Amino acid sequence: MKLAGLLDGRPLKALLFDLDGTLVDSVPDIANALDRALLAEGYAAAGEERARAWVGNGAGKLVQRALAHALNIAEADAVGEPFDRLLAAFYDFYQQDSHSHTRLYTGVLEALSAWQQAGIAMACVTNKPERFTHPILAHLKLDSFMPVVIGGDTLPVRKPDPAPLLLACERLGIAAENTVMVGDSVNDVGAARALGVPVACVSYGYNHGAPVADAKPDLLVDDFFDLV
Ligand SMILES: O=C(O)COP(=O)(O)O
Ligand SMILES: [Mg+2]
Repeated sequence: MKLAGLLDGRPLKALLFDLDGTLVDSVPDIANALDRALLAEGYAAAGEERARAWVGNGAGKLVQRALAHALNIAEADAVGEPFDRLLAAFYDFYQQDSHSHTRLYTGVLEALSAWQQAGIAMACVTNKPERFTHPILAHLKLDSFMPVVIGGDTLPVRKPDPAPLLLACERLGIAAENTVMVGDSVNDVGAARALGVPVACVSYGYNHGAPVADAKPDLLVDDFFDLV
């Protein structure tokens, strides 16, 4: 198996998966909720392509980037009451519809089934808040593969901090040295590097508009099933 080859002879026991841009194309629903929030707050809609480049560092950063764009100010200055209001509106709209246009990427179910049959443990480590993550996993029938879910608000820190990956390993009961991270962005590569675990990336996901090859993952594939 390709992923096991990244472990220098150690057995592969668990896989840690990013969600947005890796397992699921979630941007249509994220962009829809963001645009509804922007309009409700009196700003212009941003559209799906911009949202795609803003996803990856959690809902707070997404909204901060959208507000900075709407007001034509620096991201660091998009704070205070306008930010709080836009974030609350985004949460409301995303809560109302977080998955009706969110779909699995090709080959994901087949690959997860193959790993499950091979006895590999699996966890989801996403920067998306947990309360939005569970319904998406359940709706797309991914929850039966992944008993452990770490969200962007499970800990005070998110990827690229390694702590969410380490917590996933602890909850799975598997040493980090027997795991591989699978993601789509520089945040996944950064978190994996910081923990010292190998990282494979899919090229089709979201990486702030840049090729994820620039982040130098250990393995890069164009289709999810190529990982099997
Ligand atoms: O919610 C985000 O910003 C991205 O989530 P991800 O970590 O699953 O890509
Ligand atoms: Mg991602």
